[in-house]
Amino acid sequence: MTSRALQRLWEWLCSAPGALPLEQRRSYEVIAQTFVLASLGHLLFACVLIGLQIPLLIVLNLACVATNTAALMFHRRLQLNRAMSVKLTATLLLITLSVWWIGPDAGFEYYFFLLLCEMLISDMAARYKIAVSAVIGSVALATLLMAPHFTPWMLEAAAFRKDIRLTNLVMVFLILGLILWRLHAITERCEHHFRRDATYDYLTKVLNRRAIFHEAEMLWQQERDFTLLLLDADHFKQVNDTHGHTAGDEVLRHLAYIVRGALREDDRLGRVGGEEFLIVFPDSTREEVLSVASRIRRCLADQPCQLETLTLPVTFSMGMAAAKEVTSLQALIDMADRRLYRAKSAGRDQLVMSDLEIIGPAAVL
Ligand SMILES: Nc1nc2c(ncn2[C@@H]2O[C@H](COP(=O)(O)OP(=O)(O)OP(=O)(O)O)[C@@H](O)[C@H]2O)c(=O)[nH]1
Repeated sequence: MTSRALQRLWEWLCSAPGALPLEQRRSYEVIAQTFVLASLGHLLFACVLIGLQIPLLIVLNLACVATNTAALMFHRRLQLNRAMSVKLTATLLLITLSVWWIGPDAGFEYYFFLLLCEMLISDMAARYKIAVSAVIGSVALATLLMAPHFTPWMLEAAAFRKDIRLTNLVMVFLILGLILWRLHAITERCEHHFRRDATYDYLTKVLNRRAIFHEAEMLWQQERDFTLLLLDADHFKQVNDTHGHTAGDEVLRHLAYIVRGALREDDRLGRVGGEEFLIVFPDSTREEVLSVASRIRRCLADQPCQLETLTLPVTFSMGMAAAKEVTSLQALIDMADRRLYRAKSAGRDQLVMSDLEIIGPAAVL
């Protein structure tokens, strides 16, 4: 089989069903990978045991390949707890029987701890984790406490116990590596989600309030010459009241899309309130900001939000303020806000650039 075919088989076995929500897909795939890798591990171990001629453990390892395959099937049907329970039961049985069969000093006892680690980092509910930990702990404790008092079932195993211990150590090393790799993947995923949620607005995917104000703060601290443009959608409440909140959300997404498309590479856009957006323009002249504002108006007029058969034209009122006009960042934000309020009072769909200049729709266009 070529590496491409193997990769396709791996993807087919591990990829999440389409119906699964995006945020659960990665977790689903990591667990599916665990089942496939566990099957391969048992298969590998069965091959080693063929060499050592221990038929019972060969059969048990092949049985574990079968149970891991069954667990993967349950997992594909989204019966996640059942899948994990099947896998854990089979592995626990295998470890216990291996200790009884070969003897307590052949390295099988390490697998109890690996099983516990694997279960604890799984996506099982906390109450299942507590119950299963208690079962694994009890079985491990009973087996290890009784170990000095029993004679292994397979007495001739003494001859190759050293080989088995070595094989077990290599396997434990590999499995531990896999568990740590998985932990790393989970940590990275969480970190990525936290960073994304802390930076971006979930609805419009532009920067959130905290992140856009942070951008402005950075520029202020670097004493850069920058300008703020505060935009607020006009009569947005009517959109919600007439067409519903879902339509309102769609309009907000459309507004963000239009504004983002009108910006230059260095300009930063964030959503600071319900239907309010803030643009930070680093090192820009008034004319440049005016030209972006005109572009936004033109694009909004040319591409109103289209919802199935419905066209929803929305306009923005805008307030502009430049850093050089004030002595603090808070004063700058307040100034943009005051000018936005004036744009609203002046009839909406206006841009207020200074305390004297109001630029209406016709002039901006
Ligand atoms: N769909 C949707 N609506 C939101 C969201 N956040 C805030 N809103 C709504 O936005 C509307 C804002 O209404 P107002 O503050 O009265 O403003 P307006 O109707 O745009 O009127 P003016 O700003 O004065 O032109 C309210 O109905 C809020 O419920 C959101 O995330 N999604």
